[in-house]
Amino acid sequence: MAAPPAIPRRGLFIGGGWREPTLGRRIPVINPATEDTIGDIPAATAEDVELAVAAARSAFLLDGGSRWARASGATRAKYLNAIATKIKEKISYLALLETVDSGKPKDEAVADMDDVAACFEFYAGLAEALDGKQHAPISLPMEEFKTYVLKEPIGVVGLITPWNYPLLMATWKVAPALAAGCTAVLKPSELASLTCLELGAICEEVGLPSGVLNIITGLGPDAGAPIASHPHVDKIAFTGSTATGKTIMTAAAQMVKPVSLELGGKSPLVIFDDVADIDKAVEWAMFGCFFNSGQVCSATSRLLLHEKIAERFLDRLVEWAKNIKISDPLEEGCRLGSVISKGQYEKIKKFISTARSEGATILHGGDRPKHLGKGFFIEPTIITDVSTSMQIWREEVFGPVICVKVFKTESEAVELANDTHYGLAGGVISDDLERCERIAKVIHSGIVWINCSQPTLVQAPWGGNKRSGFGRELGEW
Ligand SMILES: NC(=O)c1ccc[n+]([C@@H]2O[C@H](COP(=O)([O-])OP(=O)(O)OC[C@H]3O[C@@H](n4cnc5c(N)ncnc54)[C@H](O)[C@@H]3O)[C@@H](O)[C@H]2O)c1
Ligand SMILES: C[N+](C)(C)CC=O
Repeated sequence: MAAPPAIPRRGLFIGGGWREPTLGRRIPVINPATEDTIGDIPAATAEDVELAVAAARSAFLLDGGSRWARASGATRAKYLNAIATKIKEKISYLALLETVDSGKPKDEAVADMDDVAACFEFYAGLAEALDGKQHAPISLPMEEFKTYVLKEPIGVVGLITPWNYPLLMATWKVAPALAAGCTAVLKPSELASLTCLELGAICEEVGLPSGVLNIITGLGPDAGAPIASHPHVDKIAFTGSTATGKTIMTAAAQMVKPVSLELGGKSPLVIFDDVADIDKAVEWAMFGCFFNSGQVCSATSRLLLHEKIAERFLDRLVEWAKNIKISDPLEEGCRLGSVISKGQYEKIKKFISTARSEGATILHGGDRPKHLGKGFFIEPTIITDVSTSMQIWREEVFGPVICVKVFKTESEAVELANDTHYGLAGGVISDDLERCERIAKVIHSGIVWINCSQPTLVQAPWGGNKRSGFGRELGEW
């Protein structure tokens, strides 16, 4: 088993340096796999948000913006590439920090850190490319006028992020914002902020101009809400729950402040009877809902099985679920770690007991694994005999819980897939590629996977429809 990392004691990263929160408060950091308190993080309040926004504003305006906002894209790219290089140098340490902070398996944390570095590199490339795209002429039907497009950074952006992929979700916002010439205040989740604070240390090491990125940790209402309502924050990019998204949108609306919202989901995965390789399909279904303990916005947590393969598929799924290695996430070969917190553990258990009391069958799992007496662990859970009015079908669990329904026809499958207020993602698995394309067009979601579930590429747009939010991240978007 890997040794747990040393937890640094950090302050808030404001104006290029570290400072204690004005009110001196701190929040304990609990390793969810052991329930031990392993450190603490600063608890910022509105006073600290003022300082962070002021630092970001002055970095944006400094020397008429020539230091950052109006510097060449190539200048900004140099810093983004330098950050990527440092992430790669520290990958093992950062992955261990992410593991003990979030409970995710160490191998998954390493993969996340690879994605973090790749994301900074990708946006370095886009920043450089931006130089060549500026002043793009617009063709006009007359000679006497000329017109062109100049892409400009919006200003100071507030970036509020969740705990499920702590540094990766922050990077999805920080890297493009900085590439575009914005300055930023990042507020990660109070449940997992350690790696985001290390990003502050990396910015210091690469000499990122002071105030370009400020990182403040703390509780949502104390440190997040003042960012959303701040008159000198020009845009909010938020990833988190639909409930918090609504609060943020309401606050931002008072100043007609633009927001982009990446919210929850209840995504379907439709599997047809023509799949020759059932095991491969089972593997995608497992990965689609159980990786990161199901704490994935796009988890394909509603599994739709064609009636002809349902029984065989479920037998295989249960067999696979029984063989998942559930352990301390620092252990070699761990495939399912703990969930993030006691609160999340209890919430998931409540979802399972409500499903049971509403008449669903817990085909597998539903409990704490017997060999783990401590830590917030939940078995991979498969629920059948589900009706469309049940809570387990309608609401996001954000845990290792998949619910299953059987369909007879393609149109029934589509109807069930779209039977949700959410619209983040969906998937279809079939050997008939024409059918896959047809279904991908009619599933009402921002992302549809064909013959897989969850691969996410930095080059492609990401984001949802309906109550999963609006706006797109990644790629040029
Ligand atoms: N669509 C996506 O790409 C995506 C990606 C990851 C997670 N998510 C969603 O995130 C949710 C899980 O994350 P979570 O539990 O951290 O969500 P959350 O809404 O509880 O918290 C998200 C962030 O908002 C902050 N916050 C809370 N209350 C606030 C307030 N009143 N004002 C301002 N900020 C506030 C939190 O401190 C945290 O930093 C799930 O619903 C999941 O689907 C979506
Ligand atoms: C796309 N992904 C899985 C990295 C983040 C969503 O929670």
